Amino acid sequence: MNATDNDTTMLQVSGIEVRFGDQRVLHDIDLKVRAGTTTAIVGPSGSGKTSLLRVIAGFLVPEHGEVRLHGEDVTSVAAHRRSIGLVAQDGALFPHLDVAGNIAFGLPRGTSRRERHRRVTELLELVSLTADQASRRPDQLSGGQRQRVALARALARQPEMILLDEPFSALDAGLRESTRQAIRDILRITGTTTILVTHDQDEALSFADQVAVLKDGRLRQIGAPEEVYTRPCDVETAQFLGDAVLLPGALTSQLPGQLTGKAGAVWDSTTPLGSVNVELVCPNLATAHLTVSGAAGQVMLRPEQITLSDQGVAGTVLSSQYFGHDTTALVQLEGVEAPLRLRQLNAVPLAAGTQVHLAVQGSGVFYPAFSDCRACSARPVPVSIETRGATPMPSFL
Ligand SMILES: Nc1ncnc2c1ncn2[C@@H]1O[C@H](COP(=O)(O)OP(=O)(O)OP(=O)(O)O)[C@@H](O)[C@H]1O
Repeated sequence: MNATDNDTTMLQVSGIEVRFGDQRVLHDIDLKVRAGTTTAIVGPSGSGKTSLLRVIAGFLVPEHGEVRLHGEDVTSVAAHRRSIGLVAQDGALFPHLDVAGNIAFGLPRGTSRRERHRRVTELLELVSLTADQASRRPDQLSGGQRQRVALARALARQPEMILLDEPFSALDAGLRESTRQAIRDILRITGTTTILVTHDQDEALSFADQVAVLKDGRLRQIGAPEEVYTRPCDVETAQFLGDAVLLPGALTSQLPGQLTGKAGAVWDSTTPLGSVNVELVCPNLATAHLTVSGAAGQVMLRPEQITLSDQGVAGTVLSSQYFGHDTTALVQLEGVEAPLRLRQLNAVPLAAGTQVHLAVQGSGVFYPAFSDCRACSARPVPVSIETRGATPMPSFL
């Protein structure tokens, strides 16, 4: 950690490995969380999210690796000695205590009666609960209200960091969104450093400043929400974070000034929808294989990048689904095996059989068919690269 990191990094976990018996549930986990920010750890069920949260909270000591808070090694420090609050999936409120009692429970021992009253009133206000609600028991509240009480209780100790373990998953869709927004606002107002664990991609993208994608016990990608959504590091991550349109492609030319196939390089790629600007995103790509014009692979676009255009490529609508705010359609292009999905805002559904013309807006991401990515690809699949007679360009590894 350098001096600049020390100024802003609140949490740093490095090289974390966790095993349960023979099962390795986390490995090579490196994550930095800056003070005052919100990080979402998102991944499918069983990917190790809760285990990682437990390591950070101090309920689980990893086999390898270390956890640092403000630069201090706390790997073996007990949970109650770390200034970290935890909000569980169901809130874990005490059923026999009323709301005020639950919140007061979070206050340090020895807090005077007057101070308790002041803090509880302050916290009730912070989480927008009324004095009337303060005297109710948890079973007399809605799910969203219960989660706000749980947050107030966790904030009572004024922890440096709050960990949220799937706190919205028991709520129905509408309540889930409003509670999420309310809790996000509270955490912003209080400047609390937060880590949210969720399996819900939309939740992760809308809640956090930084999203960490966990798969099979490994962090595949860490970045800003728009970064991981628009430039996911591999196909699996792209599909996990939202609908992905995958088209066969081949690199044709690099744009001026682009010398290598390293991450961030922009190329043109052929696709069934015409030429598309694509980016090579994986920071771990061994570039030697990509500095060959004609390299084959897949171009990833998001459905909202596919638009109807008179000048576009012809296709036939197979089906359409109406969601109110947007409409999706599956369109079959001639010569392309899998139908592709497009998403239109505020549009009426397209009838099956309708002929449409499609074009691409913006740039895509290129995943080479040859992948020897050590960090991201669980199973590297070497395939031959079609070079189309191009001369390999020098690699600048
Ligand atoms: N105490 C334990 N003993 C043995 N195995 C465990 C234990 N806790 C978790 N596991 C296993 O570790 C793996 C990761 O579990 P974890 O709960 O961390 O995943 P998760 O991503 O939070 O899953 P979910 O979203 O379903 O809660 C799973 O295969 C789980 O069965």
